[in-house]
Amino acid sequence: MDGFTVTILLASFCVAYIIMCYVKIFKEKSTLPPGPFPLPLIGNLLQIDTNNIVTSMNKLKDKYGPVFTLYLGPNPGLVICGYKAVKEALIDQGDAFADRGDYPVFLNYFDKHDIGFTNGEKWKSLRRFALITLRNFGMGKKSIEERIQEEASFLIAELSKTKRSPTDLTAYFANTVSNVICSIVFGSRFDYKDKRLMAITNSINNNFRIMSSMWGTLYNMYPDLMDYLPGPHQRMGKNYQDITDIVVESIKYHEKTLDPNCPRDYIDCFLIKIMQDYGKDQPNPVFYKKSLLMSIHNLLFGGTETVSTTLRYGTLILMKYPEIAERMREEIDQVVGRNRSPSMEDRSKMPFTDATINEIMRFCDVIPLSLPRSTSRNTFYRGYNLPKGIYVTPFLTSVHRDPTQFAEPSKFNPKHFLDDKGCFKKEEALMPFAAGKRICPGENLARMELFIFFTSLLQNFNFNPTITKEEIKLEPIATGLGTSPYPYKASERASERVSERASERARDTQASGPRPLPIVGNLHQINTKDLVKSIDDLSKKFGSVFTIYLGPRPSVVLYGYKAVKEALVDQADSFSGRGQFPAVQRFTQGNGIAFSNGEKWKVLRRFALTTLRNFGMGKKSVEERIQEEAHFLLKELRKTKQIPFDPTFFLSRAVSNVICSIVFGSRFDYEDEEFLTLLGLINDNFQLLSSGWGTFYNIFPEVMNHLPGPHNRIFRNFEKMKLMIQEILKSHQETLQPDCPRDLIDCFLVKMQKEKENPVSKFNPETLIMTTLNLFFGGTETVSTTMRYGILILMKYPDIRERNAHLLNSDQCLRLRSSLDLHPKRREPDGLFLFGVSFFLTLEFTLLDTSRFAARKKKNIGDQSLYRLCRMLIGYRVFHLS
Ligand code: HEM
Repeated sequence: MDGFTVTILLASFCVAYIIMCYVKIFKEKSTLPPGPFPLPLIGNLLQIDTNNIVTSMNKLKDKYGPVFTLYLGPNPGLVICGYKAVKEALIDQGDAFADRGDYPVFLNYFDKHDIGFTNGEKWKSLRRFALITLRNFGMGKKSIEERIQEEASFLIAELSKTKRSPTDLTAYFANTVSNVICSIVFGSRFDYKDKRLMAITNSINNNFRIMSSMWGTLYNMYPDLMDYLPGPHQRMGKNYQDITDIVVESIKYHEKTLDPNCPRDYIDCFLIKIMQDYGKDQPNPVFYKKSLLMSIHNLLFGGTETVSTTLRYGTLILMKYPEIAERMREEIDQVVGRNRSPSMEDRSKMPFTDATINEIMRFCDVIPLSLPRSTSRNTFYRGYNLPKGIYVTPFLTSVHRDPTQFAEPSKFNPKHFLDDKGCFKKEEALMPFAAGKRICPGENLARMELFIFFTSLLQNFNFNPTITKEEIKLEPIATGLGTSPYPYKASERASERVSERASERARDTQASGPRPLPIVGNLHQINTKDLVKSIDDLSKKFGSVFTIYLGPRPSVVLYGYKAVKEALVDQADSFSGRGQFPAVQRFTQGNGIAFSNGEKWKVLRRFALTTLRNFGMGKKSVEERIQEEAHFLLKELRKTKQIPFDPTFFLSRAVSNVICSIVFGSRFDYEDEEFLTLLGLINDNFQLLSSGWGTFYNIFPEVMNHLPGPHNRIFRNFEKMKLMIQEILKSHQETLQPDCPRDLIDCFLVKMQKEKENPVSKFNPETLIMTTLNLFFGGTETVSTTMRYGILILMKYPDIRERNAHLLNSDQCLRLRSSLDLHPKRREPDGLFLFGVSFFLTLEFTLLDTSRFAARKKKNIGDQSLYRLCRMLIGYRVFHLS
């Protein structure tokens, strides 16, 4: 065949194909609603702006009316516009319009194994299961409300750290919102710095952006072609896979640790369902691993980007209209006040806030074209016979901007949701979650999150734009699957609002106190060298509960037994959080027992208590260890013979060895270099933290970070300690026998091993190092300082010492000694033993006194006073043991 013939044949083939296409188009169009005339293959591509599909749809709606046909690619689809037409389809004929239309950006990955992109019985079962399980885990109930409130407080703490610097809020909101759904799916939230959370939110955000751009729209129209073309859409698969890796790991961990009688989360419930269905002869199984994985993808995607985009867009709107934000704030102040978190109960008393949040949802229009539907059977709709399976786009923007439903549809106006009396007015035409059989199953959760997050943010912050409010653009930067606002940065004026709040709170609660000055607070009214005396004086004037400002930060002081008991004992839960302690937190980063909060603290503390108890704390075994150590101490002391000595390291070595034997498995020799270095570092840090440098660091961390001074040594010391502990951990790891843990470190390593696949485990190398340091630090310096102080007291009051010595032979003491297994026969000949025991006895008295004192201060004035207290206790020079 020559070239000419081939050309003729090809041309004839093309002409025949085009004719066939046109015949098909004419046939289809004769039965379908009107619409722009399509071209073969590309359909109406030339009539739409792929980067802003919403604008194109609006133009077509104006030309063709509320129901028109559009060819997105070679096949026709129906676009339904305006409240009436959408309602008639999705609600009045709910069953006929309940199927999902093809949507390749999701479908090609989920492959009909998920809730969102399957149809028929499988969809019904997966959706029913999701709804029941979400409800069982608290959706729409008090329990999830508390989870959201807790997450809001984490968000506020994170945002407070940005300190007025212009910040992109995207990641903050995404992490917060994602954590809510993560805690239902995985059983617990992630730390904001957790790589897995970052991977989940980054991948979702990235995919949402691609899907909302021209690339997503083109991919949905020509998936087969786009698979071969370069472009950002190629990243979608990799983003999905990153999430899959995390979810698969978590599923594996859940499988290993599953207790079918006690499901912890969504994954557990699904696994139980898989087990129940196992072995049943089902032609179309619903519950299997892949449907679990893909359903989780749906929940994470649906539960993250939608709510966080609404928060981000809403915050931009409120910066453009600060007067609206201010009115919301007034309502929040009136109903919620500034001392507690907003709750869903408040919503009915806050019509303006409620209306504004609804108006934000209407205006932002986060999913403008909903997700595509298709007809589940041949359907008669608005005079047209629609075939089964025709693609349907409910154009939600046209509902939200419907002039028959909203007075000023293109303006942001909370009055759209308020009646004449200023009461909240529900509008059926608000459909951000779509409507009918396939309505978003996360609606209740999303509404709860939006109310609590928005109100908590406004209660705490004043966001400021980096440009003038007139310059803020509210129209979206792109529309496709989603609507994205222009990127922006905001700076918060938290400190003003928070200090304003604190002084108002002080006024509200009558917790008065000396009037603070800006920045320095009450520092000028306090003798930093004798904080305790200053507090004593202030309590005479302001009573048992008052506020002092250590720098810009207010602290409520609880003075006296009653006030302290009411807080620490009667309201133990509310007062169980750890206050800010920047000098230590910079190093611990919220790891370890002593400086973590929330779930992490609870888990680590429970573990430490159980393990300490298993290793003898409060039991005979550790008592024997203490006796043995007392023996070593006395031996050491005896060597000093009349020569004046500083007891500091004698005592700290003895005391530290007790905790070392539990944590590290054995005591150190008193001359061990490593041991002495560790104790030296602890002691140095204790002194630095108790000095003016430590105090100033805690009050003005940002400033002190840039200043030279001894306080910088605190962090160098911590780093050195960390390196030493790491070495100890390494040797433990090398000799670990999981069946026979020798000490707390071994137990921790075993726990880490067991929870290796748990994505939200609290047991990791960082928490191990910090927990070890916490116990070492806590178990050394406190007890040894008390003892050192005790000796000083005994030297001042020799009569008490004598009485104690006397007491040692009294009946009561003999009983005590026998309980301590200190038989008089074992008394040391030179009286040193007697001294040791008497000073251990006296210790009880001293310890009580100081711990009462410490407890009184701990919650009062932050941890500052502990510094001062400790500072007073240390530094006594030289003892002379005669
Ligand atoms: C402001 C927040 C949200 C908006 C605007 C939103 C919007 C939507 C829309 C428009 C649909 C399509 C419904 C339809 O086909 O008619 C949808 C479906 C879905 N959404 Fe949401 N959603 C939000 C929050 C959530 C949350 C928090 C979750 C997770 C619990 C979630 C999970 C889902 C799922 C799984 C589907 C598929 C349902 C199905 O096909 O049966 N969404 N969402």
